Amino acid sequence: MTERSAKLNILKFVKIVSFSLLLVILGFFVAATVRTLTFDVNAGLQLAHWEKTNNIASDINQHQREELLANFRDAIRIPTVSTTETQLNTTALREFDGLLRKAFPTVFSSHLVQHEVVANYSHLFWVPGSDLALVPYMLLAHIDVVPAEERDGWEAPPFSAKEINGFIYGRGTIDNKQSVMGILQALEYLLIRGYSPRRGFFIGLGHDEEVSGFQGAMNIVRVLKKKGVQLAFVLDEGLAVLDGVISGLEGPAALIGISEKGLATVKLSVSKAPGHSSMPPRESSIGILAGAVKRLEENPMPRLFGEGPERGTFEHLAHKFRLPLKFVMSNMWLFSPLLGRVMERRPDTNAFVRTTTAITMFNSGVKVNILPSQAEAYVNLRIHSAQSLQEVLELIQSTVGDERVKMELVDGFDPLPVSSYDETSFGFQIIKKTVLDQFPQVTVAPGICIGNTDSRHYTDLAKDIYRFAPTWFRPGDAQRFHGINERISKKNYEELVVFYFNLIQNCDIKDLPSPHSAGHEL
Ligand SMILES: CCCCCCCC/C=C\CCCCCCCC(=O)N[C@@H](Cc1ccc(O)cc1)C(=O)O
Ligand SMILES: [Zn+2]
Ligand SMILES: [Zn+2]
Repeated sequence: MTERSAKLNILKFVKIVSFSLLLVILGFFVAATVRTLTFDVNAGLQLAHWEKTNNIASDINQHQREELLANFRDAIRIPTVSTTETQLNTTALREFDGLLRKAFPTVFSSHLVQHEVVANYSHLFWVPGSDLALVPYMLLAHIDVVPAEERDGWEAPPFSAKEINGFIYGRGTIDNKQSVMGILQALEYLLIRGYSPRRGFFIGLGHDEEVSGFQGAMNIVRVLKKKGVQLAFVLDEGLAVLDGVISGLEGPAALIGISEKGLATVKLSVSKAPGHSSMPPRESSIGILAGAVKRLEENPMPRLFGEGPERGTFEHLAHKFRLPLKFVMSNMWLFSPLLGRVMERRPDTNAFVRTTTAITMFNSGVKVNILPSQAEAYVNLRIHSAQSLQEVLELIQSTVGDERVKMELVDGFDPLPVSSYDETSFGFQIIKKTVLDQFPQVTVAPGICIGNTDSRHYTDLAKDIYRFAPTWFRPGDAQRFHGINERISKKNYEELVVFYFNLIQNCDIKDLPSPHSAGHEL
């Protein structure tokens, strides 16, 4: 270590110690004057007795291990790519239909399962329960994937399902064919072992989620509405088990999405008379638009960290941080502005701090010597729970601040309602129990899904919508999502099958334990 770097390290250490001291002193000062400080908001978890059920054990033998993996790899090899609402690979979607029927013969032949194809390529399954008094639930996943090109830097061709060091590589391995195949594989094994549910359930597999779900999910919802269906809860893709992803957190965290951010896709355009490039005006359509886009990037939306349900995430996880972070997380009412400033430094954590602004498309010009008549840019914003679509549109307009820039809302909606996650919340507690039974080392917490899912179309059918699958994300894995080298370990895929196998059976529980009874931790 050089003298200079040693000095820097000492300086860093002194800074951290004085910063921690400052936090504690500040905390006590505010506590004395305003309200009570807590050392650990999550310390008083209730213990409870779960209803005894005779769940079928989820043992997987070697033959099944090979079979489930082969089915999954076949699914990855079919390029069910959605590019735009009108550009879907319908040949691949049809082939995928054939694969499902071949891979899950019991699901498609059992008298216990009703199946229908919706909007040509989506699938709706209904498994009635024996107890009609129990409100059914629904599992969702999507068949389509975003485009992928090997030349972008993939270690294996994106539709090869190649195995490298125990991982299956391919587009769709974590978004979201692991759930499509995991759910149906679990149902196949349950049916083979003679299971018939007490609580009925639906499975919805959309074919156009990656381009908004206007055909698949929306038509499945229409079918269900016509039947007058109401759902106890919906479980869709979304958050995951984060292992080593949240700095300072001891052990992995399973974040169950209780809401998702809103969305605004805005088209900005500038029109100018075309002409010869030898006589350019002082400002071109491209220059005016570039200025507007630059202002949007330089003026991010306000920091709102702690003003939405993300506050609950950190309060739930607080007891898994060491001091002084444990103290900070337990007193979010005081420290969230400070935490927001730290979190905004990384793109993945900034997503929880504010409405994010991404310029995703920029088009103009047709020839080197023609002044472009039109320049257009698309801005894709993900709206924080504490803001509305209308507020965001007004902020964009004032930041752009140029009447020559036309603004058009292409697609948009408010942040989704927050689903319940307290001790009386059936869906949340059943998902949590299933996760903890399988992964006892994990801390379960509510989270905000920063992307959008098909489940947003289901708000009229269910008050409680959750976004989660036990896909394990380690540092760097979030970048594989819609990125290169998307992959899942063979072990993790098997765990997903087991998770759905147990979840379906756990949903047969009639009532949650009363919060004050002793026994299993809720
Ligand atoms: C506490 C900080 C830890 C940070 C760790 C971050 C982990 C992130 C993990 C997962 C990423 C979340 C992805 C959610 C699923 C999103 C699925 C998706 O891509 N949906 C599309 C849907 C869509 C919406 C609008 C359109 O016009 C087309 C498609 C999306 O873009 O959101
Ligand atoms: Zn997805
Ligand atoms: Zn996706």
